[in-house]
Amino acid sequence: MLEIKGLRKHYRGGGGAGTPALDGISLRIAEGEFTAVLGPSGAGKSTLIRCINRLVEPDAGEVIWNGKPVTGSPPEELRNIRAEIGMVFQQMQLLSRLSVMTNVIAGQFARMPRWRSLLGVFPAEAARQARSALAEVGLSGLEGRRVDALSGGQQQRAAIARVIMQQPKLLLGDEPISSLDAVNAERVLALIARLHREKGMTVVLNLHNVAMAKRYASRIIGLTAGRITFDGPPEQLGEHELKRIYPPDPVGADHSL
Ligand SMILES: Nc1ncnc2c1ncn2[C@@H]1O[C@H](COP(=O)(O)OP(=O)(O)OP(=O)(O)O)[C@@H](O)[C@H]1O
Repeated sequence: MLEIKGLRKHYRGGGGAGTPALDGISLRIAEGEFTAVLGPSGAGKSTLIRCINRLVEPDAGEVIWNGKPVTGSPPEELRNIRAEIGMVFQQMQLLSRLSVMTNVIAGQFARMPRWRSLLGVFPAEAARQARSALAEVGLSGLEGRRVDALSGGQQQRAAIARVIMQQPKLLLGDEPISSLDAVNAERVLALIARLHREKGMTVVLNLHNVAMAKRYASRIIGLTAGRITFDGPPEQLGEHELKRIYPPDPVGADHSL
């Protein structure tokens, strides 16, 4: 169970001086749920996802993962909690100058003694698991390739292989498909859906594409200007609810219905 209580974040400096990015968010996400977070640009989706594992420090509120407080936990405890939480970003999540293999094995770093990750000494079992994870995402044969020589879609699949390697209980995704073409986006979401189904992973993803969110998620959360404006199953997300999540703006953004 992931519990979020009264989460608040107001970035100091920069642009949006007046409004907080998160304005008191409370949520309970059950184990095994597949949740998609939708909302207009600047609604606070990334901030929410990043506050869950404290890549962004919230100003107030609590995050509790399976009874363990994430907010306020000291570094060693936070490291143990983060070992259970996988993360896929839009881009730049891999070590681009290192091989695909090293990046995938890095999924286990949090569970390895620190000297192994520092020296790059990995048990043969880890290499076997990494090869198997790469096969699952269709990247067999590219183990030795540098990450920066992969296409965007391949990089995102390598990131999923790293998640498979990590075997997290919770997977957080910050727009993991928004830099991909339709075929690769579908492929990456299908891989995440399989991890959810087969390994019982709890999934929370920020998505821009409403249709895809409705297709894959069992629960949709709408976020607008730092507040929850919808929370329910995809079947309940109709035109009316979408208008509340995405209030009309002068630019007339297309939300890919
Ligand atoms: N590091 C930062 N410093 C200052 N303001 C920030 C910072 N990061 C985000 N913000 C502001 O906080 C608000 C929420 O941003 P956030 O990135 O969480 O929204 P988002 O819903 O993920 O947007 P998008 O869909 O465009 O990625 C925005 O007003 C944004 O400008």
